[in-house]
Amino acid sequence: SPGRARARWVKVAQPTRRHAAGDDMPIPSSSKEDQWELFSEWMRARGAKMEKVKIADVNGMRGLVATQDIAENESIVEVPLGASIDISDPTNEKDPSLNALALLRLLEDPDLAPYVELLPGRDSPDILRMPDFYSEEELQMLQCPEVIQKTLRRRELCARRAQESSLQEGSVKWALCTVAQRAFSLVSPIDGLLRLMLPGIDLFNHDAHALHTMKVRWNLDGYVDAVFKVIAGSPIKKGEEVRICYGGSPFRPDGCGGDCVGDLALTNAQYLMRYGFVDGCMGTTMVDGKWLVKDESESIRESLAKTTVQEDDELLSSSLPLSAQTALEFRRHLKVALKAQQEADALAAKAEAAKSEEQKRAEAEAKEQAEKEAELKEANAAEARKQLLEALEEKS
Ligand SMILES: C[S@@+](CC[C@H](N)C(=O)[O-])C[C@H]1O[C@@H](n2cnc3c(N)ncnc32)[C@H](O)[C@@H]1O
Repeated sequence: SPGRARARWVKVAQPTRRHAAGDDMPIPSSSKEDQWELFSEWMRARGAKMEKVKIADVNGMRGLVATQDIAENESIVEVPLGASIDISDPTNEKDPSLNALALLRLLEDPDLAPYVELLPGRDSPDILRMPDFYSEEELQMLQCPEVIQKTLRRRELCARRAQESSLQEGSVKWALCTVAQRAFSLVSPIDGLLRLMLPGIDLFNHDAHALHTMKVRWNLDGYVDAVFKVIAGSPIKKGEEVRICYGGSPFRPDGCGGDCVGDLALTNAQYLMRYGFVDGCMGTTMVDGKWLVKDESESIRESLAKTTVQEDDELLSSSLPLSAQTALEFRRHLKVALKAQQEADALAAKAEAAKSEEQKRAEAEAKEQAEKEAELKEANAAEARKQLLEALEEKS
C-alpha cells in the first residue's frame, strides 16, 4: 500500500531553533575517506549496492570512480526506494522552495548525518557557481534576461520562505540550490510526482556523452517498492570516473534512453540554473543555438550583442571569483552557439536558394526542349499533310 511505501521512508522533522540561528548548513567534520566509509556503510545498511564505485577528486571536482572493471549493461549502483529521502510537498508540487524547506528540516535528523556530511556547503564551488548567489553586477554579466528574471524570482521566493519560517535567506537559497542540483523527479504509480534525494546517485558528475542510464524498477507485487539503478551503457575500467548525462542526451533523439522524468536535452540556461555550470559540448552548443535563434529569444540576442567574445576572453584571462567566471563563460558560450547557428542557417538558406535556382533553370530548359519538340512535331505533321495533298492532287 502507499502507506507502507511511505512508512519506509525518512520522516521529516519540524524546523528547530538551530535553523533560525542560521547555522543550518552541513559542516564537514571528518576526512573525505572517513566520510565515504561512513556513508557507504550507511547506504549498505539501507539496502543500497555501491561497492563498484568510490568517491574521489578528479580534475579538481568530487565525483565517483570505478573500484573494478564494469561490463556494459551491468548495474553500477542500486539504491532502493527505502534508502531515498522524500522531500516532496504535495501542497504544491511545482514550488521548489517547499522541497528546500523539507531538506532543511531533514538536516536535523541524526540518522541522516552520513549523507548530510557529504552535501556541498554554502561556500563550496558547487553552490558559489549558482546564479542565486551572484552579486547584482555578476547577475547582469550573464546578459541573458531569461536567466536573470528567473533567478530574481527564485531569490524572492527564498526570501519570502525564509521570512515565513524564521530562517536565514542564505540557508533557504542553499537548500533550493542543493535540491536543484541533487534531487530527482519521479512519477510513482501510487503517489504521483515525487521529489527524492537519492544518496549516492547524486554523486555522479555530468557528461553529455555518457551512455550510462538511470532506470527505475517498480515492484507493485503486494506493496509498492522500487529500485533506482545506474546501468553501464559502455564498459568502464577500474579507476575511471563514471559520469551520467543530466537531462536528455543532446546526441540522441530519444533523450538518454533511461527513465528520467522530462528527458529532454537541456540548454545552458537550464544547466546554469539547475547545476551552476556551462556544458560546452557540441551537442549542447547545438541545442543552445536552436534556442537562441528562435523569435522569442530576441531580447537575449540583443543583450548578448552588447559585448564581444574577445572582450569576454580578456575578462576571463584575469583572476575572478568563481561566480563572475561562470557568468562570463555562460555569456561567451551563448555568443559562440548563436553565431554558429546563424552561420549554419545562412549556409542552409544559401544552399536552398542555389538548389531552387538550379531547379528553375532545369525546369526552363525542359520547357524549352518540350516546346522545340512540339514545334518539330507540328512541322513534320504539316509536311506530311502537304505531301498527302500533293499526292491526291496528282491522282486526280
Ligand atoms: C549531482 S552533483 C554531482 C556530485 C558533486 N560533484 C559533489 O561533489 O557532490 C551535481 C553538481 O556537481 C557539479 N558538476 C557535475 N558535473 C559537472 C560538470 N560536468 N562540470 C562542472 N560541474 C559539474 C556541479 O556543481 C553540479 O551542480
